[in-house]
Amino acid sequence: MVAQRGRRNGAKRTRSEAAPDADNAPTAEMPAVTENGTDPEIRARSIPEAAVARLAVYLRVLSAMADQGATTVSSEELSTAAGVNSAKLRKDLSYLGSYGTRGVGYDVAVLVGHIERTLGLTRQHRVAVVGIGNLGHALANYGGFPGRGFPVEALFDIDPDLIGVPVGGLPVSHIDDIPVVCAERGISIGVIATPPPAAQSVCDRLVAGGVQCILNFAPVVLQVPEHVEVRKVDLAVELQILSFHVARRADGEANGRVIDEGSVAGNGVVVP
Ligand SMILES: NC(=O)c1ccc[n+]([C@@H]2O[C@H](COP(=O)([O-])OP(=O)(O)OC[C@H]3O[C@@H](n4cnc5c(N)ncnc54)[C@H](O)[C@@H]3O)[C@@H](O)[C@H]2O)c1
Repeated sequence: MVAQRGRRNGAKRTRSEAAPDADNAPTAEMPAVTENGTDPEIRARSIPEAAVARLAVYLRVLSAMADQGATTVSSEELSTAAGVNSAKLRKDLSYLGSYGTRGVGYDVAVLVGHIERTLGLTRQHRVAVVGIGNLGHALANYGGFPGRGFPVEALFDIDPDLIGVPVGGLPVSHIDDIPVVCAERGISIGVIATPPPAAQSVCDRLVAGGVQCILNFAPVVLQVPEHVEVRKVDLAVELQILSFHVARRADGEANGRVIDEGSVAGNGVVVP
């Protein structure tokens, strides 16, 4: 029986970084820490999880900019494209020890390299998807993962009608083969898209096959050994967060209307 464990920071260990680049030059706006003696691996491990998620967003935005031929980007451009404020962007990038130059901005290629190293994306992470139903089909057929370093290399299900059937060009294997196939193909990330009651046993098989990271779509809490990282994806939670923001905005607008009505009534009070 494996032990319950707490969620750790999702940041991956990084390779040692190269000597500071020109864009690391200190500025008043963007102070340098590349000379502060902090090991980049220690820095990466101390990055808050929310910042790790934003780094992934910056990487997607920067990659698109690079594809369009951009070589430098200002913090304002990057923060606008990523949908965060520029102070938060600079704080996030400070975790990398990567800083722009005032008046020039960030070197896109250098920044992409920094983020990729910090996120552990300098090598491919082979992915297995378990549960090839509605969600599993969509994931297996999605062509966007390999280009971002996550080739889908194995598919598993329990349904005899699915075994051997190619989905996204890859034949579905039986879950009994998870440990052997994952070990043989060097799978490091397992995506669980099974019904909830099956998720734990599927997870145990993935762990037995040497899988170190689990992305769990099933609405259950998984028990994993200490060395295994688990991320849970729950679209309902995201929708609830959106609902919260919509409700908060509606409250604000309602308050504003009351204030406006007061103004119309002639008291002239404007409350921020
Ligand atoms: N997190 C989210 O935002 C989100 C969104 C949609 C679905 N889900 C969850 O994802 C999971 C899959 O949803 P779906 O709509 O694709 O379901 P689905 O019923 O279409 O597919 C489930 C698949 O799992 C297979 N399966 C069943 N038992 C298995 C086992 N022991 N081992 C391996 N495969 C097994 C089934 O044969 C089927 O192919 C569910 O747990 C659902 O709640 C999560």
